[in-house]
Amino acid sequence: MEPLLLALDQGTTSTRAILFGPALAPRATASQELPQHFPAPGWVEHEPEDIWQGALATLRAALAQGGAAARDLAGIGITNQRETVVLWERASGRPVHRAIVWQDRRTTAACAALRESGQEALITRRTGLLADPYFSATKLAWLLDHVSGARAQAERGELAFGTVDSFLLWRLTGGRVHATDATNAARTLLFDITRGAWDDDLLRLFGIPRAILPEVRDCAAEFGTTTPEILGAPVPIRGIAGDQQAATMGQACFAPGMLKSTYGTGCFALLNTGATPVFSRHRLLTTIAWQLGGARTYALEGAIFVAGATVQWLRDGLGLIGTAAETGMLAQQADPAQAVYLVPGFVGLGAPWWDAEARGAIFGLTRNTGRAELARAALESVAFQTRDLLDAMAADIAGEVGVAASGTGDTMVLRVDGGMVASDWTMQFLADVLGAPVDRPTVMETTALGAAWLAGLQAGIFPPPGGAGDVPRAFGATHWRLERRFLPQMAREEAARRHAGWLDAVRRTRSGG
Ligand SMILES: Nc1ncnc2c1ncn2[C@@H]1O[C@H](COP(=O)(O)OP(=O)(O)O)[C@@H](O)[C@H]1O
Ligand SMILES: O=P(O)(O)OC[C@H](O)CO
Repeated sequence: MEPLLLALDQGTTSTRAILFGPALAPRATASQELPQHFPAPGWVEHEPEDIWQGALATLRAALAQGGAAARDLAGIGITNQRETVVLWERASGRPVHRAIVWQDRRTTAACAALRESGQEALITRRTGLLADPYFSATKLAWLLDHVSGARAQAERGELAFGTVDSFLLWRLTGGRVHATDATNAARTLLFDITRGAWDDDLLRLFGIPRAILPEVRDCAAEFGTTTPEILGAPVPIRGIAGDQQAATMGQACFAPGMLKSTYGTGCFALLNTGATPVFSRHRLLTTIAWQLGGARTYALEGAIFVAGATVQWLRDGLGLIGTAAETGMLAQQADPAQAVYLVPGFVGLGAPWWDAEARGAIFGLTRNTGRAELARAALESVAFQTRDLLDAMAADIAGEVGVAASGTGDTMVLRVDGGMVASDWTMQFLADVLGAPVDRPTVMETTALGAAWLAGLQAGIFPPPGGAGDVPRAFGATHWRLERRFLPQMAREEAARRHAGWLDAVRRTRSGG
């Protein structure tokens, strides 16, 4: 029997484990909600013990549901919410504080101070990122400064820092392995993405002792084995990647110019830019897409903090809808004569605006505006935000050798996944606003698929990539299947007019506007 692969996807709102059979066919899925903690406005925390218990429970449940045992597994792949910070005691394995989540804005002032003192240029040059509270370093510095005794303990080498993957790896291996992969390291603000190493200048800038950092490995590597009591026998952990990077692999975006966008709570679009990093001139992020055999592939990333969360707000905050799926039906019924724009700046605006102080706004209300127009505006906001990201990407790659617009001919094709792409109406409007095809695949668990693929690659189940051109043949051609392509139907002038209305709404929403 061909060995099985187990993927652990530790996300912001849930933890999922998926067992994959031969040819990466999903065989069993287990999932558990992750409780959220909001101790102050703008603060978001997770209990590390909840993360750990959720991982244990779902790994065990997926294996049992699939009628499999530890000995049937060729490996485990871990993929995770990125940037979230855990700090724990090496001796006891006990976290010294709750995890500070990527959405947490408590370090907004510290980031503003970095920008004002002219430090952002160094940060961007080394890490491809910006001085924004989204990333790990200022959160880690906050923990070292606010948890009693933590800084002294850290300097004595008694504490370990990790993104969620590192923390899970530490627990799964019984405290034997303190490591991460290059994609997670690339989100900390402490990692030089060109050299592929922790950066001493940045460690000094943020006041982070080197002794607490994990070792950085390839995405497909030997990360150690699980302790026997976890699944009944030791299982090798053979893949790690941040969730958006894993989705980029799961969407088989292996050639430069290929692009995917994931629509869950937020939205993350990644464009493969090949072996050389492209540093954005339009406030996008430059990040490591994957590191295999010591060679790095880079991506341009647009991160939007709120996408499907707007739909949740219509349901849970306003009570305008009973289920997320109702929004599509309402959008269809909405009055075409009303131009209502909803700018979902609930936690500020992400790429390409990076305005932490902005707050949400709705424009164009009349006495005829009802829930249908609001539902349509919520769905449209996701497409307009994507258009802003893709416009910035197109401008960044114009003239870059080897990063032509992807897919077929000169047209940019967007591969989509995440809970929100179930909405046909939204996907059609997305194609209309982008003026580009939108491809929805058959397997929607692209994040877990990417993690399983990494573990299978390391286990030797899949042929190793012998060069950039071999990877798509080894995976994309065999494991990615189109479920439906949405083609643009709206006249280009109409799409341009609506997008201009959106940009005006964003301008009026921004804190300096
Ligand atoms: N049919 C639908 N139409 C519009 N939005 C939807 C639909 N189904 C799910 N969603 C939205 O998708 C999101 C869930 O996607 P998911 O990928 O599970 O998110 P996450 O992994 O970030 O928790 C929710 O915000 C929900 O409102
Ligand atoms: O957990 P998700 O799917 O919402 O993804 C979170 C991202 O990794 C944050 O950068």
